[in-house]
Amino acid sequence: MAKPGTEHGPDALREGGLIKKLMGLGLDVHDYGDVGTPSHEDDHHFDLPVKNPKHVATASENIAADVYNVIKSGRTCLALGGDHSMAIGSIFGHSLAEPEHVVVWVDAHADINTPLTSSSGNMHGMPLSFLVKELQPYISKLPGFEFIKPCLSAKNIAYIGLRDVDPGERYIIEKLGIQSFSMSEVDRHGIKDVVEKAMHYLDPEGVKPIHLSFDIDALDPSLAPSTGTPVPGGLSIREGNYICEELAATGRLTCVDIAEVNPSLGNERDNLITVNSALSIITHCFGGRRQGTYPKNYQIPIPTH
Ligand SMILES: N[C@@H](CSCCS(N)(=O)=O)C(=O)O
Ligand SMILES: [Mn+2]
Ligand SMILES: [Mn+2]
Ligand SMILES: [Mn+2]
Repeated sequence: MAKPGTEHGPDALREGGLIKKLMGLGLDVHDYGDVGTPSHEDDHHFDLPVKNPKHVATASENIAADVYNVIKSGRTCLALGGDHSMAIGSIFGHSLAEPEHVVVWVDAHADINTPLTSSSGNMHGMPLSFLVKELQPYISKLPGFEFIKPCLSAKNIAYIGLRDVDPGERYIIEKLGIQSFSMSEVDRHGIKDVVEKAMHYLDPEGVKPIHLSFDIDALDPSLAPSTGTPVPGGLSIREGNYICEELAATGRLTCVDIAEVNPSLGNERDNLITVNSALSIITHCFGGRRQGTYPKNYQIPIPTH
């Protein structure tokens, strides 16, 4: 999508063995292919510094339709980015299928700038602002985004991993009371407490579908160097895997985004490290456990002689 290079993220994960790894967990895996993300001529908005709005709008509408169809077919949806503006479509599509879902946003960044608080105009820093009901009075109407109905309340979101939050975003998080566990809270309380607190806050009854939007830059840059906005002091792969194992263990993880894998930004080694980290995160969302797993129908082989 909008950030050059992230369009190669899905194929990098496929080439890294994604499908085989998921099938190895005994899963019925279906690759729905790439979502249409056509570019547009003169794709800029005259009085706003928003970049590629039509491109993002078209892609978001296509993503929403595909995510909705996957979830309505009874499958858990894995959406591969692409930059994090992909979450506009994936979360909206999820909400059409499961209106009560909650969002765990794992990211170094808050991605909740409005078009007017953003200093970059990059839409990968804005996705949540288009989805949160309380922010709508502050969202400029952008052509192509008419399809979106804000589908989240602030109380439906919990952040984990924040460590690079803009002033406007900090104001929004505090004013709306969005639950956020920055890397300070991760260091202070440990990842177990953070996940427990986040899930108790979002869903104390333990009944709601969960949307995990995982930005690979939530991990420490040593684990995900091939990404557009790396920030030192990130999650370890153990902490990332733990989040995914715990959400998977609820049995209610319904949609997973993996955003910001950008193979055009790293050398071969960087890309291998980044893809392997992303594959670890994904497999631990879909039943992979560090204690080991085996397919449902597994039988230990018996000697024939
Ligand atoms: N807050 C900054 C950086 S946003 C980084 C977006 S992402 N999806 O986390 O890489 C901005 O709005 O440009
Ligand atoms: Mn992000
Ligand atoms: Mn990020
Ligand atoms: Mn980015």
